[in-house]
Amino acid sequence: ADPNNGTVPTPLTNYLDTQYFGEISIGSPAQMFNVVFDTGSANLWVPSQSCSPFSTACFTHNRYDSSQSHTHVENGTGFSINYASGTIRGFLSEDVVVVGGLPVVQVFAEATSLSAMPFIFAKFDGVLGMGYPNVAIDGITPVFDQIMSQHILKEEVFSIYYSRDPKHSPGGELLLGGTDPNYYTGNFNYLETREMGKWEVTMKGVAVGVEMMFCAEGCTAVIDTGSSYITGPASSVSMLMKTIGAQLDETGYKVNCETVKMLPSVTFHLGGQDYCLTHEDYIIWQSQFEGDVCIVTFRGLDVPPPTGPIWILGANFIARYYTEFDRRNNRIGFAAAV
Ligand SMILES: CCN(C(=O)c1cnc(C)nc1NCc1ccco1)[C@H]1CCCNC1
Repeated sequence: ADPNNGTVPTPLTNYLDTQYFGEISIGSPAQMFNVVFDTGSANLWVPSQSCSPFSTACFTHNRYDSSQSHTHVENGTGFSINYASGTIRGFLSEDVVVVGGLPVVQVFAEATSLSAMPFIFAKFDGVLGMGYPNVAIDGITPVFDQIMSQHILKEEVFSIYYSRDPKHSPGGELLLGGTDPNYYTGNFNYLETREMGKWEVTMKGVAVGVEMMFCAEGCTAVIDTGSSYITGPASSVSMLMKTIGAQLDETGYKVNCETVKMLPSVTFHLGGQDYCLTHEDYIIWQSQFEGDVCIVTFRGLDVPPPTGPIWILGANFIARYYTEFDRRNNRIGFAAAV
């Protein structure tokens, strides 16, 4: 009998409330990698043993060595992926990937070049895309689809818990096949995904305090477990930051820590429910030797049409609202995280 009754947990590490990742293995014998489980993309990539010596980001991370794996299957097709934040280039390989103890034969990319920004700051080695197959580059069947086709999951869903302080253990949990009552309270509210094949929903407004300030006529919200922050159109976010008295510097928006307690809540109106973030949820308070620094976890990001303009709800939103991604019913469920 299956001890987890058709569900498969993977504990996640929380790095400074901004990066959450879990361990997978690739190859036989197992080569271990830390990966972000990312609903904002649909491919698996890890750094390659054959990455160029000039790629610093590659050299500071675990690298897959196909010559050491007897289950490796050659492929060689070119691969490149562009995130707003960086570029990955490499080639495809096939091997046994183990997620939460589940083995799947998976086509993935060996990254031979990783842009230094942002990947030199990554505590993870690679990215395991949890998006839909139709956004997968090179038409590769994503890991979760390979797992669904094994018909061992109780439900064709996966859920994500992100803890809200790095000292908490575990830092988070990916649960394949269901939801974990240890990490949420109350009921789920569900929203249909907007367009087949993307983890995005229609948002009906963004309020600051009690005042509806943005997206009053409706807009798109992407639920991205692989993004640290909440991003919105740069003009909207800069107005929002002005409202809360935040200053933009080279690393992002900051507020004077004395003002944090008085900051207004920011509320996202999704599917007939209001999802409120208080300063506790959107400020990262870092005590540094030269004094405390209060980082605002919002960023301006202009995504060009037809995809944009969009808001991206990332880790700081998910840490407050436990999220279920339902592939069976093409819907996303939110419940209050514990
Ligand atoms: C993984 C690439 N991403 C990042 O935003 C990103 C970049 N660079 C670093 C250093 N970290 C990132 N995310 C950390 C994280 C982990 C979990 C929550 O946020 C995005 C790119 C767009 C698709 N979605 C994912």
